[in-house]
Amino acid sequence: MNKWGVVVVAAGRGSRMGTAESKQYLPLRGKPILIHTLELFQSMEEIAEVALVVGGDDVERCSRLVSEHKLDKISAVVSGGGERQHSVYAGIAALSPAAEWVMVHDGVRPLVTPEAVRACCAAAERVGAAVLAVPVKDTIKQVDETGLIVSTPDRRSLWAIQTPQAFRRELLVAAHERAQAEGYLGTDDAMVVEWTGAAVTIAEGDYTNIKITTPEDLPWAEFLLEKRERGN
Ligand SMILES: Nc1ccn([C@@H]2O[C@H](COP(=O)(O)OP(=O)(O)OP(=O)(O)O)[C@@H](O)[C@H]2O)c(=O)n1
Ligand SMILES: C[C@](O)(CO)[C@H](O)COP(=O)(O)O
Repeated sequence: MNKWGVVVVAAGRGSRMGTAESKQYLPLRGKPILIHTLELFQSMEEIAEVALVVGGDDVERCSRLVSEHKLDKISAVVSGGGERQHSVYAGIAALSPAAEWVMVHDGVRPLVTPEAVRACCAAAERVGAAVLAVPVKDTIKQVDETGLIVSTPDRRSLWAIQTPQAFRRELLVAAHERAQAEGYLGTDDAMVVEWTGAAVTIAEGDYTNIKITTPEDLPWAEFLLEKRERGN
């Protein structure tokens, strides 16, 4: 496997969490959520460097957190933009030119495993672009603005998409640059790359790689982390 650069995006406000403190700094098992996420990449031999993207007002305190937690793979702490996509772009630009393969990961997905990260990278090295994903468990309906069901897509073709999302750097940069020039906004990086017509594959991940989004995610994440710390 190649050596990888990682962009961890953590510049969101966490409005759906509804806390005064942005959700990435809330504690889980005594440590900020974001630190759990960063420690995972710090521990992996395949990861050469990490660019951390945070809110403009948080650059200083995050730089301090990085030193306190001895996260020496973090090569840059930069401020993000108004949309996740802008934050990702700032992070890619902060990675050293040596990083030919890059992953983008949400700072608020602290439960991803090294095995899942490796599976995603291996798939990207085959195809050029890959994302972690899990098959959806519910039946999904498309509903119109009046609440009427329009269609029920075949569940066998539906996957819930996670991060990391892994790419050959030049492919991701070209897609982001074109999206920026044409005003296209996607909700994930795969969407930006798909929009250019390039192929993106999936690597099957784990249901436990949750994105901490709303208050009910916190006890679930706490439980999963505790279970891991106990070794099961
Ligand atoms: N302008 C933004 C928006 C989001 N993110 C990051 O992208 C990840 C996934 O986004 P989400 O869970 O939607 O986070 P928020 O935007 O913070 O949440 P909300 O939509 O509830 O405000 C998070 O790690 C978040 O910090 C970012 O770096 N820059
Ligand atoms: C990138 C992502 O986490 C994949 O599931 C997701 O699309 C982020 O979306 P959000 O709108 O920022 O929650």
